[in-house]
Amino acid sequence: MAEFGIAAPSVKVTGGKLPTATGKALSVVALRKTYGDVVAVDEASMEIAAGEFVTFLGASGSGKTTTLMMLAGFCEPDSGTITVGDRDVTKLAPQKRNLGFVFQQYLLFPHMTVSENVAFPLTLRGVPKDEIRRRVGETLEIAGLSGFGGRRPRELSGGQQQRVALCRALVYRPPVILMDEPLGALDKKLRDQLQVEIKAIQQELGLTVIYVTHDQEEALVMSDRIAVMRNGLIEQFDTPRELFERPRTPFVADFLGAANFLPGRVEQHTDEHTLVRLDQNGSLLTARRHDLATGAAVKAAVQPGRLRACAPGDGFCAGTVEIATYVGTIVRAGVRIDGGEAPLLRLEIPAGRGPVAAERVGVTVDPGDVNLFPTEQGG
Ligand SMILES: Nc1ncnc2c1ncn2[C@@H]1O[C@H](COP(=O)(O)OP(=O)(O)OP(=O)(O)O)[C@@H](O)[C@H]1O
Repeated sequence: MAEFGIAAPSVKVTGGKLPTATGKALSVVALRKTYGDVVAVDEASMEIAAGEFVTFLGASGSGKTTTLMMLAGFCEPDSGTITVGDRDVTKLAPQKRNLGFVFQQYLLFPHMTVSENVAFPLTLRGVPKDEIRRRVGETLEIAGLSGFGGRRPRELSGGQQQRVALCRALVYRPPVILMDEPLGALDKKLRDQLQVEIKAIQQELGLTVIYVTHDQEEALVMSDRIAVMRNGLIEQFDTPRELFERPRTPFVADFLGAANFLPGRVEQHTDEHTLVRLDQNGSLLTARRHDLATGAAVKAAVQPGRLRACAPGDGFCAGTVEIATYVGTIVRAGVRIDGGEAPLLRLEIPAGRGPVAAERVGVTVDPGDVNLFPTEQGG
């Protein structure tokens, strides 16, 4: 952090927890928005608890921003309701919803100092001057910006400006803070650093945050729960672990973990497992037990990090390593499986244990890491 000339945020709060740090913070029922023929958001429903960090994750055009803008009040839904705490805010103007916002563009007032920018929401609300000074000082300290209060935004780096924008949203302790790709304009190193800082501040203050990003890693690092969006629909709303380990659709498996998909048919069930005969080479893959009919056509999804290389003959299949690329802590390997023309099987193996190009390997996986989807389930 020294390179940005500021101290690490101390994340100490003297102002106490937020007023609604327990119970339900926000709920949405059947929220829908269309633009002509385009269904931007399709019957989105969710309940968010106070103190939760929830992320809307999806590709460009999936409806993340439209959903957030409806929550904020900048975009009117066609139908559905939005409740903040116990208050129906669906028809209220943005300023009446009492929500905090942080956008990708920092939207700071250039002619005001950092302190004046942060003070602005309190000034608007007629908070007494002494109280403003105290709360601005405290908030700047939380964000590691003490000593920067007298500067103008143009005298700050991008990361510092985004911290000021965060302070301005934090300072009046709104029950929910909405963030739309707040780190999108920053370089990767700074983004990684601010992800951790924002998460630390959110946890320390018990903030409820709704965050939009298209970056899977960012969503996994920061969120208590993630709503994976696709074509205006919430495909799955779950914890990062559930999304990763128990994706409900092939799309979620692919979007979060870049899964390998192996087509086959359900051969038989045991008490704990489902055995799949792979189309590729007739080998048997053991998955955790799934409720699927014997003979059903399926796709087995396995994340590259859950596959392991073993001696040829020991795994569920064998093949030849075609590519092995060292990327820091892991080796990414592409294995050409024997028999048939299937795409390369992608493995991610801790560096040091990784196979080398042209090596013959077996491939193995724990049954618990194999998810099966009926073939007709798109993705
Ligand atoms: N003002 C608008 N007029 C017409 N169509 C719109 C408008 N705003 C959004 N859309 C359409 O609604 C859909 C959802 O857009 P939205 O901006 O919510 O997606 P997003 O997931 O936030 O994408 P991005 O990551 O690119 O911001 C898209 O098909 C988009 O083209």
